[in-house]
Order: sequence, then structure tokens, then C-alpha cells
Amino acid sequence: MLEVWTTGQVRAAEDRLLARTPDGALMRRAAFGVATVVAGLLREHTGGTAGRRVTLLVGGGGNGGDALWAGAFLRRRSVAVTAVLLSPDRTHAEGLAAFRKAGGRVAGDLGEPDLVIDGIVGLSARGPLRQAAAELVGRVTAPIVAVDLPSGVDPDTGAVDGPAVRADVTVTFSARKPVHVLNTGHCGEVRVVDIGLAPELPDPDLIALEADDVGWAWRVPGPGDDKYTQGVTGVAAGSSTYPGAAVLSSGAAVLATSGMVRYAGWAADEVRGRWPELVATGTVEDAGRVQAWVVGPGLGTGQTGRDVLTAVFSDGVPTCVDADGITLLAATPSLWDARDPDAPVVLTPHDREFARIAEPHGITLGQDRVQAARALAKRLDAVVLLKGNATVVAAPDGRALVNAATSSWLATAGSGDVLTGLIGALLASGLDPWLAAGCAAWVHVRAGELAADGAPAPASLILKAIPDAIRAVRAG
Ligand SMILES: NC(=O)C1=CN([C@@H]2O[C@H](COP(=O)(O)OP(=O)(O)OC[C@H]3O[C@@H](n4cnc5c(N)ncnc54)[C@H](O)[C@@H]3O)[C@@H](O)[C@H]2O)[C@@H](O)CC1
Ligand SMILES: [K+]
Repeated sequence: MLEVWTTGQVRAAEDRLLARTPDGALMRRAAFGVATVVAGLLREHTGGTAGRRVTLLVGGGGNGGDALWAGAFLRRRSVAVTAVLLSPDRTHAEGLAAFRKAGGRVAGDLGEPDLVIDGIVGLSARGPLRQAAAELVGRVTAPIVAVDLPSGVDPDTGAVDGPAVRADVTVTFSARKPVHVLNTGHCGEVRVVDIGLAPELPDPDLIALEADDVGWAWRVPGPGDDKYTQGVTGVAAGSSTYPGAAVLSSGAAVLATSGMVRYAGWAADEVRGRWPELVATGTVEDAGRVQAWVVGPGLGTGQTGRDVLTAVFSDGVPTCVDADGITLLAATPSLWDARDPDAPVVLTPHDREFARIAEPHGITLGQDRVQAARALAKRLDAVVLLKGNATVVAAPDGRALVNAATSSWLATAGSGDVLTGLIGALLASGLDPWLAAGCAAWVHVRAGELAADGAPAPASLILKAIPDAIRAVRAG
């Protein structure tokens, strides 16, 4: 599991550590870590360090100080280091003195570097790159190593609203910040260098699941298990107009665990034809006992949809509500009345669905997606999985996790129906609803990656890749 701390938490921890560390020691530790990573990259890409050219982009704060000290350390490996000072009158004085003393050169332009170090802004960054920095960064063609975070990207939300550095590698110090999991596109590969902060850090604000965590959580049948003990998933989805959503959600539930799946709805024939192993009936009332419901995909937003949602809620089991289910709840909040307050609900909105259901409660989806998801989860007492390039999953008790996409191939029609089916099956297996949503999102991304492999992956192919994705997490 990757742990993530807000910049506020990191600053407070740094202050405590600084108070018992000699002046400048922490910065030198951080910079030494940057220099080590950069030297490794130079060796990897150019075969050595001596005579290789590195340019530092140096802003006016501690981040620039890190870059200058890293430049000084690289000089010891005979790297030719040039610094471009973006705020000459505010440049970190000790860093600049150390850099000059080590033989570093200050210049007005980029030169032709083998690698660029972005030390423009770090933890105190707000807003996009300013014009001079943006122009310089725009001309870089060499690989970029960002110090702490790619400049121009918001450290706490990962948001970008203007020019920003797109790094190949980001080197951060002891603690991942939200940007590192919310905006992997701009961070590139994230390396964490230890500067001794760990003892000062509180509980993390966020986590990101890794393969091991998902493998551990995914239920594996034991000798005493049968199709019922592993959980029966009910799927109430699809309509005569949208039978495909029912086929995809049911299929994902069939493939996710070896528990049983019951389908209830108008697409019974299509679903049965595609998945002979499930039991299909026309209505939720006739479906028989289930341990969790999936409701919403392709359901329609009329009276029949409202009746289905009411029937599902009345069953009193954990329920994943997606797509039309969310739109129905937003339009007719009294539908919540049928919910058993003890039965967990997972909502899986994309941005527009989020706006529909959250705005009546005064919650808007700004740049801070984690806080927005948290606020809605608390308000509705439901797990909220907010879809996006980085998927955020928030629980009513404040827990939050982020699952980063590795490509955008998953943004395809029907992909969400597959995710919903996966969540339903994990809910039926008895997993904590927050973890169920997180693990499902993880396997969904992995299945998308396997299916796409560099080319478009329609939802049917994502579905087909689910067994391999589960094998991958089981293998750790
Ligand atoms: N505090 C510590 O103990 C440590 C700090 N370290 C480094 O210090 C960094 C934090 O340093 P600072 O707090 O001095 O701040 P930064 O270096 O992040 O920013 C410096 C200043 O730039 C200005 N600024 C903000 N956004 C800008 C933008 N978009 N364009 C141009 N200028 C902008 C602000 O006035 C800010 O004070 C960390 O990210 C890390 O790199 C490390 O050396 C580890 C130890
Ligand atoms: K930076």
C-alpha cells in the first residue's frame, strides 16, 4: 500500500524534524537523493556521468535550494552542471554558494543538456508556471527530473490549469503527497528518497492500493466453500433499450469471484444467452436471496427504474448504485427512504453524475476531487467512487484511496458497467465496501491495461481480461 500525506502534514512533520537536525542537513539529504537518482539516469541513458550536461531550473525557494545542492553533488561526479536562476534575487543563498564552490556555472539559458532538473517550485507551489519558467520548460527536449513534484501542478490536488512541467521522474522526500498519486501523468515515475521524516509523520491522509493489497483482499474459495458461501451477487441492470449494460455488469460479476450471480430485469434472455452460469429472472422480487445488489447501468430513468431501485434498497443488503441509478437518486431523493440504514451503499459517479447528486447538498466538484468525494460520502453515508483518470474512493468515515489509471483506454463505452459488476461481486463476498470499490477499480485498470496493450480496448475485451488481471494480483 502506498501512503500519502497532505502538504500540511508533511510541513508539520518537517518542522519537527528540522528542530532536531543541524541547519541545512535535511536539504542536503534531500539533494543527495536527487543527485543519486540523476546520476543513475545519466548512466542508464548516456553510459556515464563524467562530462554529461545537466541544467537546473532554479526557483526562489527551498525547491531551488535542493536543485542547487543536487548540482553541487553532481559536480563531484564530474557532471557539467548549469543553473538557470528564475528568481535571482531570492535564490537559496547557501545552495548557490555550494553550487558555485563545486564548479557549477550560472547561465541565462538552457544550453543543450542531457537531463534537466526542475527545481522551480515544490511544496509551496500555487498555480501554473509563470511566463518565464513556462517558456524555458517549453523548450526542454531532454528528460526532466522533478524535485519533490513537477512545478506548475498543485501539490495537494494534482490539478493543472496552465503551463506545468511534465516530468519523466519525480524524486520526493520520505512522503508521497497527493499530487504523486492524483497526477501520475505529470509526475512520471515517482521515487521516494528517505530523509528521515517517517517518525514524525501522522497517519496518512490517503492511500493507493498495490497489487499485494488487492491480492490479499480478493476472496479465494477454500475447501469448505460452495457457490453460496462466496456470496451471491444480484444484478438489476439493463432494459430492452440497453441490454448491453446488463450483459457487461453481469459478466464482470460472473468473472470476479466464483460465487453465484442472479440477474433481474428485462434483458434476461440476452444475459442468459451470454452467461449460462447465472440465474436470470424478470424482477428483483423473483430473483431470490442475494448478498449484494448492483443496480443502475442501462436501467432507464423512468418509473420502472424507480421501482427497481426501491425493490433493491428494500432487500437491505450492500448495494452498488451506478449510472441511471445515480441519476434517479439525484432526481428523486425520496428513493433513499427505502434504504436500510445499516446496509452499505457504494455510488460510482462520473463527474456529471457527481454534480447531479452532490450539488443539491451544496457540494461542488472543484479541483480537490478527494475532498469533494469525502464530503459526499459523509453527507450520503455511502462510499463514493469518483471516476476519472485517477479514481478516488471515499468512505463515510473519511478514509480515502486513489487508484491511478495507467492509460486512458478505459474511458470507453460500457467500461463503467464492468466496474460496477466487479464491485457488486466483491460486496457479495463480504469485503468492506470501501475496499471492495478500491480493489474493483484496481482490477478494472489492470484488465483495461491487459486488454488494450497499446490499442483501443472495448468493454467486451476489458471483460475478457478480468481473469488475467485477477491472476496478476493473486501473483502479487
Ligand atoms: N522544509 C524542509 O525542511 C525541506 C524542504 N525541502 C524542499 O523545499 C521545498 C519547499 O520550499 P519552499 O517552502 O521554500 O517553497 P517552494 O520552493 O515550493 O516555492 C518557493 C516560492 O515560490 C513562489 N511560488 C509559488 N508558486 C509559484 C509559481 N507557480 N511560480 C513561481 N513562483 C511560485 C512562492 O512564493 C514560494 O514561496 C520542498 O518542496 C522541497 O523541495 C527539502 O529540502 C527537504 C526539507
Ligand atoms: K519542482
